[in-house]
Order: sequence, then C-alpha cells, then structure tokens
Amino acid sequence: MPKDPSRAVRLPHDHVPVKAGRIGVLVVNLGTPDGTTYWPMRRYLKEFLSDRRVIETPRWLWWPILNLIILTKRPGPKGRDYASIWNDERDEGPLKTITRAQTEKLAARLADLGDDVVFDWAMRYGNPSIASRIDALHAQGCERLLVVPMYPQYAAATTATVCDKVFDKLKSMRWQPILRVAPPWHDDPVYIHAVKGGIEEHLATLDWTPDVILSSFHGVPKSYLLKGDPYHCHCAKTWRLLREAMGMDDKQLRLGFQSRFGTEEWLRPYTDETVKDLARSGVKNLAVVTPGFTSDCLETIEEIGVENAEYFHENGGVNFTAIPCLNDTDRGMDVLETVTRRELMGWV
Ligand SMILES: C=CC1=C(C)c2cc3[nH]c(cc4nc(cc5[nH]c(cc1n2)c(C)c5CCC(=O)O)C(CCC(=O)O)=C4C)c(C)c3C=C
Ligand SMILES: [Fe+2]
Ligand SMILES: [Fe+2]
Repeated sequence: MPKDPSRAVRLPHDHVPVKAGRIGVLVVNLGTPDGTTYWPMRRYLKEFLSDRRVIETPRWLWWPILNLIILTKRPGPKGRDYASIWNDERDEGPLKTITRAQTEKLAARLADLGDDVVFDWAMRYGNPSIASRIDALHAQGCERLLVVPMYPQYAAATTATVCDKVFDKLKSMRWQPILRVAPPWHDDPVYIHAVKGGIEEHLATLDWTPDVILSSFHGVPKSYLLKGDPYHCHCAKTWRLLREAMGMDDKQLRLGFQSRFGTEEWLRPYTDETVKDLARSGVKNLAVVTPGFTSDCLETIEEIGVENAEYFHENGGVNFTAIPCLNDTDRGMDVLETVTRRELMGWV
C-alpha cells in the first residue's frame, strides 16, 4: 500500500486538495534574537522572559521588574555580546545556523526512510516560530508529528515550554497531526560516548593537558528543583556517567551551573565561582565542557569561552579552553539520529 493515501484514493473532482500520510520531524531549539540592536533584542528578551515556564515569579511582581528594569537595561549590553558571536554571512546567531545544519544532516542520515518523512526546525523564542513550521509541515501532508526538543536534560523551562507552544498551535488546528515528543537523552550511552569523544578530540588538539575538566550546565533557580523539576538530577546523572566513562573522579571532572540570572539562589556549584576558586587554588590548566547545550550559542561561546576564560586568567590560571558542543559533528549527529530513529519506531 502506498504510504501516502492521497495518491491511492481517487477524490471527487470538486473535493479540496488533500495531501496526507506523511510524518513531520520538527527539531526545536531555544531561540535567538532576529538582530543585535535594541529593538530585536528587546522583543526576544520580552518573549523569553515573559514565559511562565522560565520565570515563575508572580506576575504582579515580575511585570514591573521586566518592563521597567530588565527590558530597558539588558538589550544594549546583551546585544553587544550577541554581536561579538554573530554569523554576519547569514545575519543570525550561531544557535540558528547550527540548528539548521543539524536538521539538514539529520534529514540526510534518515533519507532511507523515504520522502514521506519530512524534516524542519524551529525556535521556541524568535524565528522561525513553532507555529509557522507546524503549518508548513501540515501543508506538506504531515499527519504525524515528532517534535525533538534539543535538550538532553529535561527542564520545565526548556522541554515543557516547547510542548506548551506545540499544544497551543495544535489547539488552533481543525486537522491536527498526531503527536510524539522525543524524551530527554541525558543518560543515553550514545550521548555519553559522544560527549566523551568530543572532549578527547578537542584535548588532542592542545599542546597542554588540563589539570581539571569542568562540566558546566545552564542553571535554573534552586526553587525549581525544590518544586520537583528533574533537571538537576538529569545533569547530575550525565555528569556521573561521563565521569565513569572517562575514568575520572569528581575532582578531576567537576560540576558547575552557569548563566545565573536575577537575585534568587540558583543550582550550585556556580560555574563562575568554581572557575575562580580553581584558579586561586593553583589549577593552571582548565578545560570546560558544556554537555547540556546541543549547539554552541551565546552561553558557550561568550559566557564560557570569553567571560569565564577571563575569570580564570585574572585569578592565576594559565591555560583555558572551552570545548565545542557536539553541534553538527558526526558524533553529535549520531546522538540525534539515535534519538530520532528510536522515536519514529512504529511510524516508519
Ligand atoms: C530565569 C531565566 C532563565 C532560565 C530559567 C533559563 C533556563 C535555561 N536556558 C537554557 C538555554 C539557553 N539559554 C540561553 C540564553 C538565555 N537564557 C536566559 C534566561 C534563562 N534561561 C536569558 C535571558 C538568555 C538570553 C541571553 C541573556 O540575556 O542572558 C541560550 C542561548 C541562546 C542564544 O541565542 O545563544 C541557551 C541555549 C537552558 C538549557 C535552561 C534550563 C535548563
Ligand atoms: Fe537560558
Ligand atoms: Fe538532583
């Protein structure tokens, strides 16, 4: 039987055109501003920081802080940070460039599944929006939709908010695709093996050896953990499995949480404080790996590669390296291919 029933069924001559029977795979990453100047930065930060999954502070308290303080002060300096890592050729942030490349390579790797599996990508905040890409997949006849949130560790602030946005879109559709969402892969052996391989490959390019490797994950407020978010446990498990795979103890491969925002306590240990403490305690050679980020972005290239490198050098450290994310490398693609093939089982 052909996979696309519209090719098999003869429709009445006055019937609306029907395309059907296909499967859409939608890769979704966090987001990035449309530009680095004040207004695109402000729009992006407003969308991001108005998300109740990201900021759980009560609305009445958060509204004035966001609109009167953050959205006036933050777009300028953060826009300059984005400008320092911007992909000028495509006029976009690296997260977008890399997510596109990952999706294109994923489509190539899964080409054996045939033309009825269609691949696309979207950003949770900014563009291309999730709704617009679901529309595009629907228009191509996708009756089934696999969403792949690009987060190895689950957090309400990341994975769940992607689902919220997908559900919002489906709610508005008469003919909804049937939905699957890829689960997090924080403890998948393919992922752990890929991160280990990425570390080893990068370290082999250096003419020095790190005394310590710091495994840094994006932080969230500590209160999210206390309310039951599994994110901390997923990060801790990734870190433990990576230590076991690399034969390192918790001093050789350290844990840190980065990108603190606001005044609340966040998950500890803090990456920036750890980097400073390590340098002050005599560590001269430090490598930082960021396994929670599937694609390099502001938080890895600028925050780790520039800001934390400065902290290390200012406090007595000598050699510092930021290990690139898996991105669209063969290892990175092994992980995405494994996850996607597994979740398509029974559909293809
Ligand atoms: C309270 C605020 C934030 C929470 C909670 C949070 C969680 C979280 N974020 C990521 C991944 C990324 N965040 C990125 C940028 C970024 N994050 C926040 C705030 C919170 N994130 C802000 C305001 C920004 C924008 C930059 C800035 O103003 O500081 C990025 C980079 C995007 C890019 O285009 O480069 C990523 C990726 C995770 C995984 C996470 C929780 C688990
Ligand atoms: Fe973030
Ligand atoms: Fe935990």
